[in-house]
Amino acid sequence: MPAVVKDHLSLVRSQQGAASSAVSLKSITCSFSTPKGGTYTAVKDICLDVGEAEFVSVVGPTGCGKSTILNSIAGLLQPTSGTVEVFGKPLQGINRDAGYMFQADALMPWRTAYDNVVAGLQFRGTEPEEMKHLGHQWLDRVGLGRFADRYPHQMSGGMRKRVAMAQMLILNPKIILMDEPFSALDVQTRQLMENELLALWSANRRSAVFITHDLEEAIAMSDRVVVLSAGPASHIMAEFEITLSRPRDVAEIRMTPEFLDLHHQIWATMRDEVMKGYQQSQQG
Ligand SMILES: Nc1ncnc2c1ncn2[C@@H]1O[C@H](COP(=O)(O)OP(=O)(O)OP(=O)(O)O)[C@@H](O)[C@H]1O
Repeated sequence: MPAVVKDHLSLVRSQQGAASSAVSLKSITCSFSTPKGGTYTAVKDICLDVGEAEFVSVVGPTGCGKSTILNSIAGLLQPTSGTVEVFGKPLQGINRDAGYMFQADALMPWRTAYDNVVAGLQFRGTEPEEMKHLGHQWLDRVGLGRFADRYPHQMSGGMRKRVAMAQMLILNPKIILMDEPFSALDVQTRQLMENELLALWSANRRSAVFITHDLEEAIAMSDRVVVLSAGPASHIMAEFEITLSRPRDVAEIRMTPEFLDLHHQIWATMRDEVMKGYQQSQQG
């Protein structure tokens, strides 16, 4: 029976010690100015530790602040209060230990698959021979060895995601941040991509924070699922340890009784908040 709840997890993590955290959110609150001159608090007092090599998904109702949390970890957004620590040090500016993958394609349309994959290495000034070697190695790893010369508009949505994945992983980031990276894909392609991401992640386990509104995807991918409440002032309602064995096939694992049991438990926690978030989004 999968174990739930934050108290248990907090205990486990405090026993592990702070040194094992790749990311540590220490009571962060993020507020924004509203057009009418007021303030909107998106998330409030969020405390979250992501361990080294741990895959954590954050789920919650629409507009609850999932991207806000990810942007804080990325260093793209400075919390109004609280601290983001990366490997035990307060984050200042952009998180250089992290690689990102977002919902929207971030590929450069004027660059081929190969040139997109090596873009980060180029900016870093990597030696041309090494860059060529790594670029082709990563294209092969994501199954695009034969498509190095294709431009983004000549590729399918799944192929573009593979390029984006290689573009992120070629830089060997210690932390992987993903904001609904596969949500624009059809169901079959999405499951293929989820399996590919898990295979790549398993080969070289990094800390991963994965934002999704899809609970099934969160459970299938993660070691832990964090559930946010509806906003404003969204907070962590519960955390669930996902004890499903790895390696996982995301399509097959959904059929197992353990998965269904977890889904049932987490959805029971989320359901009312999702309805709240939906009603708020309807009110504008
Ligand atoms: N820069 C900003 N200025 C003002 N309000 C913002 C800003 N960024 C986010 N918000 C507000 O903060 C809240 C949380 O937004 P966020 O994008 O983090 O939610 P989310 O859970 O990722 O949403 P979704 O599920 O729809 O992707 C929303 O109400 C949003 O309108």
